[in-house]
Amino acid sequence: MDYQDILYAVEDGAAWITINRPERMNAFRGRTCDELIHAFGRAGWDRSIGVIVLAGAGERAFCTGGDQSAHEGQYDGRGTIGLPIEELQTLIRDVPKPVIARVQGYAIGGGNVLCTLCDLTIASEKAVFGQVGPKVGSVDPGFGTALLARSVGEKKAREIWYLCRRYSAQEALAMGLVNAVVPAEELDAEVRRWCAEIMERSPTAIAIAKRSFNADSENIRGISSMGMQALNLYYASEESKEGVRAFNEKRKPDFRKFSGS
Ligand SMILES: CC(C)(COP(=O)(O)OP(=O)(O)OC[C@H]1O[C@@H](n2cnc3c(N)ncnc32)[C@H](O)[C@@H]1OP(=O)(O)O)[C@@H](O)C(=O)NCCC(=O)NCCSC(=O)c1cc(O)c2ccccc2c1O
Repeated sequence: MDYQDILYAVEDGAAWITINRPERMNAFRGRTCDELIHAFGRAGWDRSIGVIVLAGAGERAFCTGGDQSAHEGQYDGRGTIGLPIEELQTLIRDVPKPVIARVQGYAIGGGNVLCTLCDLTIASEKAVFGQVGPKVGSVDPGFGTALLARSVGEKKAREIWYLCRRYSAQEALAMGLVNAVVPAEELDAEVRRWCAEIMERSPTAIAIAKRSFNADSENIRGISSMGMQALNLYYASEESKEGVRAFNEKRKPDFRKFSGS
């Protein structure tokens, strides 16, 4: 597969998969998800690879989630909501090696979900975390909510989703969303140090540990696929479209005219 939206590089047994859409703050469209799925499949089953790094190109963003300019009801690709996002999310969990999120800027919306799904997250002190779903007419009804609660606790996860605030890297560290925070200029060196340490450990023991951690939250996969059907209906609603339009028109959404459920 020819990659247009991502970069793929191998360095000392680590596969670096980088979303390369800095002009869109590394937001993903259908094609981006397909390329990420291909790259994770490639790294995941290559026995010479011991660890995978997921990164975003440029300084401003790790990833800001679904590309809102490719979004009018459905997104522009495959799958229940026009993005093969379920496949990507489950693949990050299914690859039998640790995935490290390298976060230098915004990890917002679906970008935040990707961090939540990665085994480990290492952030620059300039990184910013948060959810935007209820601000832009969306929600991740699965790993982005339920798995987040396992990392940060129920109360904090609900706060993150209901209020859509932004959190600094230090706040994310304190709530258990990231493993380490380092100065921006030390981020790559720190990620490489973690990769080198992992490369010295038994790959089979790590694969079993990863699957064992996953087993306990595997029920979320079912919640996610059911939720995706509900989300498909929500995306077709005027309430959701108001959120998308407001973001693209750079104005505040007016959700109060919809009664909700
Ligand atoms: C990231 C921000 C907080 C940055 O705010 P700031 O004020 O610094 O900058 P701007 O807002 O002016 O943005 C600069 C520039 O980037 C464009 N941009 C940023 N993010 C996106 C995006 N996601 N899609 C398209 N374009 C984006 C922005 O339009 C500006 O462009 P200019 O040309 O005008 O310069 C802020 O931008 C922000 O809050 N972004 C979030 C956008 C968003 O709505 N994300 C999608 C949420 S929904 C989602 O991600 C999602 C993910 C999943 O994994 C799901 C899984 C399952 C179901 C559903 C899912 C889902 O909906």
